[in-house]
Amino acid sequence: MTSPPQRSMLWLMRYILPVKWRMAGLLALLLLTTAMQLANPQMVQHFIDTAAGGGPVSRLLGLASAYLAIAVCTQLTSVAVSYLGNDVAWRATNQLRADLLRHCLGLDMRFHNLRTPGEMMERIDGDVTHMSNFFAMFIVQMFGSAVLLAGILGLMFAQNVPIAAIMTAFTLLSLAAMVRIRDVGVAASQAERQANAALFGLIEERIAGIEDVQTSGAVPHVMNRFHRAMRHVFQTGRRAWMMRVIPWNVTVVLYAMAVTGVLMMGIHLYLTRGATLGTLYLFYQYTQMLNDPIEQLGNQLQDYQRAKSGMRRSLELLSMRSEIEEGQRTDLPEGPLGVAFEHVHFSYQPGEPVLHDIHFELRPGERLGIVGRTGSGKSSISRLLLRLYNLDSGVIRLGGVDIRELRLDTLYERVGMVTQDVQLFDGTLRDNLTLFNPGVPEAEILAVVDRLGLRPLLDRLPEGLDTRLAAGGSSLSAGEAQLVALTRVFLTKPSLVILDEPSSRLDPATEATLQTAIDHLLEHCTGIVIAHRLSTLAKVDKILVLGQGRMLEFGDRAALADDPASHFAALLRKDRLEVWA
Ligand SMILES: Nc1ncnc2c1ncn2[C@@H]1O[C@H](COP(=O)(O)OP(=O)(O)OP(=O)(O)O)[C@@H](O)[C@H]1O
Repeated sequence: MTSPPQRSMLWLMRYILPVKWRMAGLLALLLLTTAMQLANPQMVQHFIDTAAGGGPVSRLLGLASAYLAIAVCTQLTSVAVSYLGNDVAWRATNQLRADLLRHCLGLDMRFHNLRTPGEMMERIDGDVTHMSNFFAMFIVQMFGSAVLLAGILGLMFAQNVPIAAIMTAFTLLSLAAMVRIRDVGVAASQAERQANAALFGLIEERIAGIEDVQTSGAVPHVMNRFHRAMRHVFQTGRRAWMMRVIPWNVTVVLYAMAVTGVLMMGIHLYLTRGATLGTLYLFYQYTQMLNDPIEQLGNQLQDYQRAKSGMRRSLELLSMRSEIEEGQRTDLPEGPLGVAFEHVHFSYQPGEPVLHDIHFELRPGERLGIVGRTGSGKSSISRLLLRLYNLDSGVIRLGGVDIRELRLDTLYERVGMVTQDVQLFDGTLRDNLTLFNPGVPEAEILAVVDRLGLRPLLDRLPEGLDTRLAAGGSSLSAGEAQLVALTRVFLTKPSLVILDEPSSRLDPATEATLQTAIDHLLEHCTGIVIAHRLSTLAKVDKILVLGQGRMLEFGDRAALADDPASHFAALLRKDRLEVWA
């Protein structure tokens, strides 16, 4: 089996390969910069020695001009390196962000129930941002720094072997120390990222529930939790930083020792006429320059640790598999679809069953009303039909096909659902009705809008279908949002529609409008209506009564209503608000 670090590097190549030519360009620019950096001290050396030896002014001017030209070009290529580096980083990491988001969107509800949106944001964006510099610069900088180091040492050997030997020993010692202790901060950085993710999760969750937080006076409690999370971020961040700077500190100490040695030897050589003033300057300058690539390597290693912790977390996320395994079939019958539950058992948590032996059948085009007390399992039935969770046992068939054998996009194309929590997106009314599908003709949208009673809303909006809805749809009433959701589902021409208590929060007048819309929507498809209010179920064909996850009753609505001994008849007799509130 491949060990985790190797796997990380192999996996990383997938994102680096598409930008390989840009990286090659980056490398070429970096080598050019390195060559110019190495050339400039030589200009100064010649300048000093020419000046000290009383050389001609014209030569001095030539050397000064060359120095200036090289310095300007070095700066320009450095800017180009920085630009290209960021470009490469963006391209590579955006692909990774997209992969992570796509992967998370495909994970099952059990995964999402355990994580806050804030935590997910941190994992999809925050962790990847920490990898971006690594992506752009690591390989290129490591190579560039190695070339610069080799160049400096080579030129020093050409000038003076003992001094070059000292600097080589120092360089090798620094590099060996760094390689030995490079991983010292990875675990601490990982803990830091996790603490950050938890903090974002907390902020997101509390802001999403701002109404409840304010009205229940929970602000002090929220602040208390926030401070505790912040303290954790601070503590883990401080520890991670301290661990990460260890390799860097080690090289700083070694460097100070090397500079002292070189200066002492250089002065001795100068005094014994073993070197000119220009050569002394050259030694000093190259010793100074040596620090840059070593520091660069140190920084890259620090970054490598941070990137590695981000990489591990991203890999861990990408290795999570959805419990929902997709089938291959796409061959559902045309038109309304029949639904069959065959001895279905289901639990969210192992050992805590929520649905027991659910067994019923709906013919194509029939409408089923599901009633039952709060928590009896009504919504769970709709979640199972849409494959948000796997069954413990039993089979659900749609149009005669086991839904586990279907491709998920086929299932979602043919089944539409409206719940009481309508999700509106940041966009125009048209975007929200068509779910950003520009291919839906305007005439078709307007026809459905008229049919489902959304016209008054449309007439009120200043730019009609192209009016931008406030984020989250806060500019719409609950009833209007429900109508938008119904219209959206209608436009997809579903073969089965599930309505999960769509009118439970509406006043009687709005409910009547919505009821008409629902009747239109269910004209051409099979329908499952989950309802607290029995009035919503006036036009259904079948009734399923649930109690604590068990089927108490299933049958024709009319027959059950006429049978005084049935649960449904008993419910009809009782005051609906008292019974179902
Ligand atoms: N994500 C979940 N994780 C664990 N248990 C859950 C989850 N969702 C629901 N439950 C539990 O499953 C049971 C059935 O829930 P379900 O939402 O299906 O009931 P319901 O009849 O639709 O309720 P309501 O009328 O309040 O919408 C309840 O006991 C509930 O606490």
